[in-house]
Amino acid sequence: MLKGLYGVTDSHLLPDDNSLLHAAGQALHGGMKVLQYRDKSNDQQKRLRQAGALKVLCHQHQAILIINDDVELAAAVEADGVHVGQSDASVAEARTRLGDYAIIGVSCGGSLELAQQAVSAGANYIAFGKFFESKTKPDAKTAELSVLSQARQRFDVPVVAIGGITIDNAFQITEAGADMIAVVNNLFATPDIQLRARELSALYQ
Ligand SMILES: Cc1ncc(COP(=O)(O)OP(=O)(O)O)c(N)n1
Ligand SMILES: Cc1ncsc1CCOP(=O)(O)O
Repeated sequence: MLKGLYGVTDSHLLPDDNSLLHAAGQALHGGMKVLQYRDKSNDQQKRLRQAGALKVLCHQHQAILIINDDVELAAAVEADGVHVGQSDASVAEARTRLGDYAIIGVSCGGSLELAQQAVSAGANYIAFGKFFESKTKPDAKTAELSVLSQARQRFDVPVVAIGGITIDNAFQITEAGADMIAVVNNLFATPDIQLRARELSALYQ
């Protein structure tokens, strides 16, 4: 089962190509296994260019590139997969567009019922959170830590945790059973991204 650090980029933190590619490269050198391109802007040309460049970089490091929300962008750059929220494309739609081998992840908040629906629909991983206060998505609902151990026992796909995870609280998440920790701010807003990626990845060694 895939385990380790799942980095999520944020277009506000890493607005231009140079900062994005430099940060992603540092995190990959530090052992990040999965990178999610999360860009909330409407500039399609920029999104296509950045996602394409990230795919090349991730594959140079044997890492996986996931595109947030946008199935068409994932198809266009031949990313490894897509992450969908409850108001995005369904797992079935993403599967039809991206094919059998695509990695499809689904946000389940704090709900095992949503996780069951996602797994039954063919999701390849399920994501829960937020667990702590998050500067990136302050309005996300808070999930109970216990959902991680319950999901770990019940489902065969990787359980990903997201939301306010830092080097100081990540052990609570890994102890609760998450296979991957998804981090934006505490990874990409740190002065030494490579070191932080190594520290967070070490929780799985
Ligand atoms: C790994 C992971 N988990 C959850 C989310 C949140 O996705 P979503 O619900 O689609 O919200 P936005 O990211 O689009 O704001 C995620 N992106 N990644
Ligand atoms: C996208 C998302 N979904 C739930 S919390 C969150 C943001 C995670 O960012 P951070 O690691 O900075 O709290």
